[in-house]
Amino acid sequence: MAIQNLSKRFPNGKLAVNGLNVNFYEDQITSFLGHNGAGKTTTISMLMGMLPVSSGTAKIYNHDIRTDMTTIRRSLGVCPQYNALFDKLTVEEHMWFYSQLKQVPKDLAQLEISNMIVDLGIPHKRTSLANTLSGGMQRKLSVAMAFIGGSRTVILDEPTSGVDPYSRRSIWELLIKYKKGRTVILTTHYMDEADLLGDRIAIIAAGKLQCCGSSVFLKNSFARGYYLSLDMKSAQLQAEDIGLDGDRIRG
Ligand SMILES: Nc1ncnc2c1ncn2[C@@H]1O[C@H](COP(=O)(O)OP(=O)(O)OP(=O)(O)O)[C@@H](O)[C@H]1O
Repeated sequence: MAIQNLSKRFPNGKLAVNGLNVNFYEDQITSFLGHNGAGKTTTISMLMGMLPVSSGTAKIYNHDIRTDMTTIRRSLGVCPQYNALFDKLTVEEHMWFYSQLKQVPKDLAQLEISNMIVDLGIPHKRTSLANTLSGGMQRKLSVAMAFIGGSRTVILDEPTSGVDPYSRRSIWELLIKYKKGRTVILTTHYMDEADLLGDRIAIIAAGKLQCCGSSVFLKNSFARGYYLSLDMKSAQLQAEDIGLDGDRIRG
């Protein structure tokens, strides 16, 4: 995916995205970082076709978001910042619904859904209604729905926010397992998550790209490295610590 000079100005004059240029690659997770208000959600909303662009564009598998959104949506999966689940549908029915929206043949859909439910570690919740799930499980389901139906482009907006460490780890495992053959964009405020999951990290501020590259590249380019401070006690003090006569030790 190539974001090319993308901008968004809201009707109140706010320039939320300001000439953004960045590429996202297949088989990779790109962590998309930025402070609150940096422009991440606005960018994602344009990629999803939820907000019209003001200028510039993005090409997703060579389809232009300004003109080819219908085609793009067939292979696009999104986990929004806030869960969009149906109270009256079960876990399995959610996956089935999204899979059928993408017109996956029924036998393939059944197999994909069964595997996904096992990979999420929630086979016992298969027939549970979404509104009876814990917050962590609802988030897991939302992430799974972004991948279901053969999505080639997967956009995850803070998928682990408000999730306990155990569920967080199983979401990480799912992302690592399912990134093959897909272009995954992950926004997060957790630096450990961005570092661990991101094959590349793109950082924006004030709607502009500030830097982009692998974690090692960014640390080598911008970090100060690590400092190790050592305090050494004199031989006399060390000896006294263990109850010996310092003079004898030195001798
Ligand atoms: N509909 C809107 N009208 C006017 N300004 C908006 C609108 N939506 C967002 N903004 C502003 O655009 C800027 C970017 O917001 P955006 O939600 O994209 O940031 P973000 O990086 O996703 O932040 P967060 O990490 O808090 O989700 C912010 O200053 C926000 O207040």
